Amino acid sequence: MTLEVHPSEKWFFGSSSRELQGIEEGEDNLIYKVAVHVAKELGKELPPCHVTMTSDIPLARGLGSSAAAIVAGIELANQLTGEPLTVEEKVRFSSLWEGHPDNVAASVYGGLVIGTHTEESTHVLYGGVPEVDLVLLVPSEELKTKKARGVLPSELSYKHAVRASSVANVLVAGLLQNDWESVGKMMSEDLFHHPYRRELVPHLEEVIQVVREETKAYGAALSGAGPTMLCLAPLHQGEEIQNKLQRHFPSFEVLHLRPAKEGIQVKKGIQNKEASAQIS
Ligand SMILES: Nc1ncnc2c1ncn2[C@@H]1O[C@H](COP(=O)(O)OP(=O)(O)O)[C@@H](O)[C@H]1O
Ligand SMILES: N[C@@H](CCOP(=O)(O)O)C(=O)O
Repeated sequence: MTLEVHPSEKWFFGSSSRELQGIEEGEDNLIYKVAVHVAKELGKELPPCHVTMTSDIPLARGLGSSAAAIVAGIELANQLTGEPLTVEEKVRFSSLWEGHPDNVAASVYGGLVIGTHTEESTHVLYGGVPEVDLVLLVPSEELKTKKARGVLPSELSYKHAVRASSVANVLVAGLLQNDWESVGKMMSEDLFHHPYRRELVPHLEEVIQVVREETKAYGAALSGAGPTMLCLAPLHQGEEIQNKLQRHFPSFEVLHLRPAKEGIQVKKGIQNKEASAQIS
């Protein structure tokens, strides 16, 4: 997502991106709310701006559109108040707003991040840029994160938690050793989310099976809280897998992407004699 920011007499958030049609244009916009909250925490006020948003992230599909908007709001406040924030503070502010660092830290750093978060502290490690292709199966229906959280149990038995953590631990070890076969296997065996969210994502089991048995992808899992399903694939094989999965699952939009190499980027310039900035 990119914001183009110009000084203005009043706040306005506009976009011609298909994904952002119908998004709030005034002070009820999420980016504005986050920016004002951060400025207030810093004891500053923000000058009104005209903000043009461009995004190709589908909303409410488990692809982190809210995280991108939150991080954009934090960087907007950072730029308009003289850049007082460190990278760690940006991750902390955004994790507090989103409730977890999973997507916001990835938006700040780019690449792979692994994090933990409570109201008291946030701890995120950057794991570099994985050398894999990504193939995404995006359903046409939205699934709000709040609804996907609602089907999770409030408690897990000790035995289940130990087993589920061991799967997650091997997955992280695989990510850090570039052992993609192990990563793919552990993705498919998730015990924290899949057993509960499959009722909201009816094709999940079928996709996991087809991906593992009929493609060269390492494995598949829910992306974020779903309903998008994410496959990790060997480098340069994503396009072939994308075409195969698109034929198999015509009702989904199947995308082929690469992990982002960069997180927040800011370009400053002078246009039409007005100061302007671009935040991506
Ligand atoms: N550019 C944006 N401006 C304002 N709000 C946004 C923007 N992008 C996303 N959002 C908000 O985030 C919501 C989606 O968040 P969520 O349900 O967590 O799904 P996800 O983050 O997986 O896309 C949208 O419905 C919208 O309210
Ligand atoms: N990983 C968390 C949060 C997912 O959020 P989203 O915005 O990517 O849907 C979870 O699974 O609840």
